Amino acid sequence: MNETLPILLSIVVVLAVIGGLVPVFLNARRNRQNYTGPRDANDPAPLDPTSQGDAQGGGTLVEDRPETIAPQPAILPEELLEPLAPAAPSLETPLPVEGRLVRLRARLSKSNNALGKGLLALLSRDTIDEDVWEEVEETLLLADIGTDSTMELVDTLRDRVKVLGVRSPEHVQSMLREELIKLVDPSMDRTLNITRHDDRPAVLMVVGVNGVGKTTTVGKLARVLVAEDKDVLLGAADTFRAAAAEQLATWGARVGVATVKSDVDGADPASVAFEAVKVGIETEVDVVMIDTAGRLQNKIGLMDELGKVKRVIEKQATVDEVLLVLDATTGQNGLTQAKVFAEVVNITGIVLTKLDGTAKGGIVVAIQKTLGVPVKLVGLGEGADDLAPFDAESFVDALLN
Ligand SMILES: Nc1nc2c(ncn2[C@@H]2O[C@H](COP(=O)(O)OP(=O)(O)OP(=O)(O)O)[C@@H](O)[C@H]2O)c(=O)[nH]1
Repeated sequence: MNETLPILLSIVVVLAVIGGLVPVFLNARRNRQNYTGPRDANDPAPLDPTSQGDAQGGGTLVEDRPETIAPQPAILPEELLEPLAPAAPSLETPLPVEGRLVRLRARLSKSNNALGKGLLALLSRDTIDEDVWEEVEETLLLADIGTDSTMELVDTLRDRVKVLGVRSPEHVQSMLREELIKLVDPSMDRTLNITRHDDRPAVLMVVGVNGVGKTTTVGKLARVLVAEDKDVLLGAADTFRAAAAEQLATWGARVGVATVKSDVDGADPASVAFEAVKVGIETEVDVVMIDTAGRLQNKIGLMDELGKVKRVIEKQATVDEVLLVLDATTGQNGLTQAKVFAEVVNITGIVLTKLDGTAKGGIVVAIQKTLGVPVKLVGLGEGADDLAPFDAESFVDALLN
């Protein structure tokens, strides 16, 4: 017993020492998994991928681990690349210009029911008393025909109804048709001045405030001219809105028409216009069409910009047509803009856009009367061929049918 006691005691001491050291050892191993600094790409990953340390010091979230092997780009043989290149877009064939206003009539009559059909209904009533005449007046004013033209028309209709006596719907319709056509004035010359001169192209400038549809109109008009077999060149002198030049070039490209544009945002519009006319002369096109920005901050600024564009064009050619684009949905506001532009440039024709979205077709009458300039084209939708040459009779027919 005396001999075994020291042996037992030494075994107990050794076990106690080992027992005390195990937690210390284990702790030390755990600490080796924790990092005091942030991880970098060379740090080893934690052993257990499910154990996620804290952001500052601990292990890294598995999804945060940087890719150690970058994906290798596929190397395609030369001959395989060729068919992957986008195919050149095929050229579009614009719809014929003939009869466009008739084709687009539904758009017009739908939004202008209030004017044409409303008047017809009122004037076909059995008795037309003062209340009815007031409603006629109101309908005309609401359609933006303007006060003077409204009074004029109501007076004429009153006289004719008195003389007419018994009124059949057919009589009323033909009377109204006649009077509205007179008001829209079929005697105005609505042809576009775009005949090529002996040694140079005709030049057409499009002006108007932003958003009225100038760029779209130039694009649609290019299609009209292409449909009429004319050689056209576009000039992107709307350098104010960065995307306008691209938008114009896209319109042109669809029908094989080139666009001259600057590759610098905010370039001088006059120099783009000059360059476009120069290229137009060199390439012997029939028509050069210049899209402008014409921001209406103030009259002086506008006058400076458009005046300069025109002057610069006139160093090489004449400006044969200046089309003012007006948004039909803006009503009286459009008239105010029109007056300002008319003071700044010599407008030769009006393009009335967005007539598909308004019941205020009477604005045609008001604008012509205010400016003494004919509406030459109307926009009747966002489609590429939704631009029609204006014609008084077809227009009034569309309002009444
Ligand atoms: N419904 C309808 N929308 C039209 C018509 N004409 C143009 N638009 C739309 O009007 C918007 C403005 O047209 P843009 O041609 O960019 O106008 P812009 O006058 O050139 O504008 P800025 O370049 O900012 O000066 C576009 O969404 C066109 O699709 C039209 O006759 N009817």
